Amino acid sequence: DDWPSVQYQALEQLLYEGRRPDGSSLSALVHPCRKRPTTLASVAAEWLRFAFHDMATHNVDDGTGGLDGSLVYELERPENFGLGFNQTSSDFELFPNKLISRADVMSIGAIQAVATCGGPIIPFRGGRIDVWEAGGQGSPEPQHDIETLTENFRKQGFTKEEMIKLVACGHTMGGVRSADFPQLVAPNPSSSVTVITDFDTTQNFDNKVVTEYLDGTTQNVLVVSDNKTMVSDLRVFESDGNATMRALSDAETFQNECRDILGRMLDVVPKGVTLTDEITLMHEKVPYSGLAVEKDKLVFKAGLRLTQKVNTTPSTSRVVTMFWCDKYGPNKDCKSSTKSSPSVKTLLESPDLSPVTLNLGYYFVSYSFVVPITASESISQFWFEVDEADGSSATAYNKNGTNYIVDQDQLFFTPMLSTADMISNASYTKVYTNREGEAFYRSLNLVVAVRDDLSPSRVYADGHDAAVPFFPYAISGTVDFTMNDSMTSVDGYKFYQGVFNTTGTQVTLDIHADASGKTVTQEFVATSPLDSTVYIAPADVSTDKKSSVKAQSTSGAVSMVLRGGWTVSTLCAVVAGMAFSLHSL
Ligand code: HEM
Repeated sequence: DDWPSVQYQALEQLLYEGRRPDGSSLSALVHPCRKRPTTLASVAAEWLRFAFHDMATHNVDDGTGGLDGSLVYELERPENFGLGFNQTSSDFELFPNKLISRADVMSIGAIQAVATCGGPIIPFRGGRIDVWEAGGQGSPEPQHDIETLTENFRKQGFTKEEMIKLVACGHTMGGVRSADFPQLVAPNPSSSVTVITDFDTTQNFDNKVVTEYLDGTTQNVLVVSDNKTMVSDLRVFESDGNATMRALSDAETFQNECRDILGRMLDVVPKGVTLTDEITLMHEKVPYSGLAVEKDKLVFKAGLRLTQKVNTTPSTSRVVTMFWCDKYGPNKDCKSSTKSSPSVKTLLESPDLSPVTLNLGYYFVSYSFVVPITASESISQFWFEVDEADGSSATAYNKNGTNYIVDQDQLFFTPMLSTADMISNASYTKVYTNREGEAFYRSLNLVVAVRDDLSPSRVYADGHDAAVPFFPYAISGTVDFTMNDSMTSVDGYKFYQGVFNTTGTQVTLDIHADASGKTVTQEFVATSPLDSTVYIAPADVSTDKKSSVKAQSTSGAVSMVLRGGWTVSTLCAVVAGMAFSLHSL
């Protein structure tokens, strides 16, 4: 199957949509090249520096360290001192999940930071693996002499020339703070707000740090400070007689060299970690699909996300239709007719979209489908067609000609019947967290639907939550579900209930049912927003509209695991201008 894996698609969403499945936006924290309202520090600079310091513990000699998330346990060290690190750590803590490590979040954060301030698009590969403890020492400090600095970067895997590039590409954003380095930047005696002296005259990711250094106008205190012990940038920049700096004084060369060297920096991982292929923008994506029970009706919900060139809009006469086939009965696999429905909602993107996508020249247009389904016919496969209604022929979006196959209809999560309770942690002991004084935990009352003919011996879910404040550790556990007879079954589906507790904010579930020696699974289901999911009534179904695409024979077909993540309400919220971040909750 050449279609991207579930992990690829999850990483693709955080990188290109800049948000979690529930809509909480990472990009919105940094884009457009934001300053923190409190400290006036550049968020982008903090994020880029964070990734560098996490990477800097790499040791090429024994393959240990690298981008592995260890930095969050190293913030007490002098080399990682400062408010910027703590704020960045809390920016990132809500975004990791089972398939996206903290180290992947840091990399994506660094890439978005560079992109939103006018820098290059750094290629991203995922699959970094987190450690859950501090690693070795690593990050360079301004009082180090050039031999120490050169050896430090050699250990990270970089030559002297690469060290110069890395420092120049890093020190084009942000600056030095009086609170962190009073010996370099004098505090303001009449204010408690930290003074920040920027490395160059712009907040942007540009080569001013280089050109101002070369023409002698630089304000970079790591070059011009009277405290000659602390001028590490000067020592680094002139260590090859300024040859590398002169090469970087060409604006385009600077952007290209920074893309390459920062890309290499982000891919420094401990020995034994294999990164994924490069995560590229998907121009056709089904962000969610699956059966659901809503208002006592069995429905099938799916989304279609398409890209649209910036400064253009889709034609107002465009009609997007989902086609599908029955799984059972006389019309199985569209033997005699195909069912179809136009989208029930069209959603244009908010401006908080990932700067990476915007820099590529795209934004997204998403279409939602909710259609009634009967258990006796069910659904075996679906695909989409976009008709611009301008006389041209319709375009099919059918997963490279294979159609989207619904691999099972036996078991699915029912978000709208599930609830989340916030429970005060006063009496709650540290089962799920080691953080003192944790104020609340979330108790998720989860409901799944099981088809009658399955008769499972066990229904259970593996829950996972890595989005835990302060990163004590990820929460994982297995919940057994029991049948709830008091919930009336819907069209031959019975409901099972189970409870998962977490102090985190982003539980995902792999739901399983064991029956006759087999296990049926619904993989990587998001558990937000549950009962606050916006209800959208199912659309009318036609059986006469012709599709230009043929149904596939589904026997033996490669299947797509039903995926959760009911993002419909989220997308509505974004469209209504209510893009939210969980930080404000
Ligand atoms: C010789 C090696 C390096 C030394 C000694 C060094 C030192 C420093 C110091 C002292 C600061 C000021 C921090 C503060 O005031 O809190 C700083 C800021 C920064 N560094 Fe480096 N750095 C080095 C290499 C790098 C590299 C390789 C990168 C990234 C590729 C990088 C990215 C940054 C960024 C973005 C900031 C600004 C942070 C902000 O404004 O919040 N640095 N660095």
